[in-house]
Amino acid sequence: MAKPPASLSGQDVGSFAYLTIKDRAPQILTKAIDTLHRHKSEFFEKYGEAGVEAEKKAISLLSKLRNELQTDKPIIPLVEKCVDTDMWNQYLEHHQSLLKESDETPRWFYSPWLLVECYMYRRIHEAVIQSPPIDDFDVFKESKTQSFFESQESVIALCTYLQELVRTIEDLDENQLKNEFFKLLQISLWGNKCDLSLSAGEASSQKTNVLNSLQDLKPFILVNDMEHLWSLLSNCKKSEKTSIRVAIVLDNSGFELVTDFILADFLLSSKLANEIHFYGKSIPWFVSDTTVRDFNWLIDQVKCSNHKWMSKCGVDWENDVKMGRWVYHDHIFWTLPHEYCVMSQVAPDLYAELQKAHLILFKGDLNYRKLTGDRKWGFSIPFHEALNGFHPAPLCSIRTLKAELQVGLQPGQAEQLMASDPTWLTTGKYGIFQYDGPL
Ligand SMILES: O=P(O)(O)OC[C@H]1O[C@](O)(CO)[C@@H](O)[C@@H]1O
Ligand SMILES: [Mn+2]
Repeated sequence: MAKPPASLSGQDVGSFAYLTIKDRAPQILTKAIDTLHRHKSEFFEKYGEAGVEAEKKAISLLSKLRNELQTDKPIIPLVEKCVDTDMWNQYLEHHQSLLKESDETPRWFYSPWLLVECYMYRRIHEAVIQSPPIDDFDVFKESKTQSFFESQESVIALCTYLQELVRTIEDLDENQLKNEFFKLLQISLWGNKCDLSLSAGEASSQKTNVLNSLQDLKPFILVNDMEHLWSLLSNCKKSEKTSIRVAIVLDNSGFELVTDFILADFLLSSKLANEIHFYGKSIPWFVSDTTVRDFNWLIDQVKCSNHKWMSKCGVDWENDVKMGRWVYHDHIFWTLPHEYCVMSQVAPDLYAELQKAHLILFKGDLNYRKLTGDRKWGFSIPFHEALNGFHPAPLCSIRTLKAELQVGLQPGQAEQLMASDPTWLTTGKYGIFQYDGPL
């Protein structure tokens, strides 16, 4: 097989990768510092003077990190011993060894964008865990809860819609069921517009009822493989398999996670699946990504709502977890910088777990970057080729575009988009359902 193309990187001045490292990353660090500041009295109340000292320490480590980034310093190894520290440091060494000839060292604006961006979030985590007793503080928690509360109206609308649908689901014919499936897939797609790292942690929520906008948003779906997903799951259902397992590799908490829960609930209620396995992050990641705490917090919030149908959803979802129909997993691989084509070597246990699924849904942009290795692929090379050997089970990326990377387009499609909207790759305005697997 031909060598895959070069990685996206901050070396390309003016590229989205470059601008992310130059502008968005320092803003995210500044916001994290600010959040710690604002919680000073809370740390004091909880831990006394030790809490205030810890806050100072975490802030000084984050300021140092911001300075390293802004002055394009070498990427240094992690120091605090954790389950993933050796793997991180080995990966950094590996990158160093690739550069031996040229006398370079891995640096913020020089190394692959995927590596340095993941590294920044891993260093934020390091700064916090090096600062006990505030070492389990999530610097992004506030932004995540805010995005959820600001989307309340949409959440209520979706929960009400779902409850009504589930009540009459037995009466739907094949075609109606398929239409509902497509609707909820699209809700989950557009839910991905609301991530917080693109807006550098600024509010990003869903204020209008997205159900009413689906028709208008259709033209913005650039690759639409929803039919394949329907064929796959409805055939599983017809063959009366004892277990139909769908894996959802989660992205953002807040509104997007609600849309994923709505889809998961529908999959079970319609018997298109009978087990949903969710994969989340084990540390705070890319501002808004879902950790186990966010996962449980959200179910709790939905359950405690005053709104009848919203709270019914929360009760049902909590029960799905209790009964093992919904299973949450975390694995350190999701917060390593590796592309997914190396998962079978680096995390064979996770790969084996994913192989048990009949379908894997990968939510969001970062998952797409890792699926395709965050490389400068041509716009029309097949998705299968860009996956570079990563085929644990039939899979589908559900993603709005927020990075200069897209494969599997029709010849001429990218050129047309470029002419009509030069920002098409990076604003989250366009989306895809891109499937790879047997047809
Ligand atoms: O939450 P998502 O959809 O993975 O998006 C995160 C995206 O935000 C950005 O970090 C913006 O900086 C992209 O680089 C990244 O791919
Ligand atoms: Mn995200």
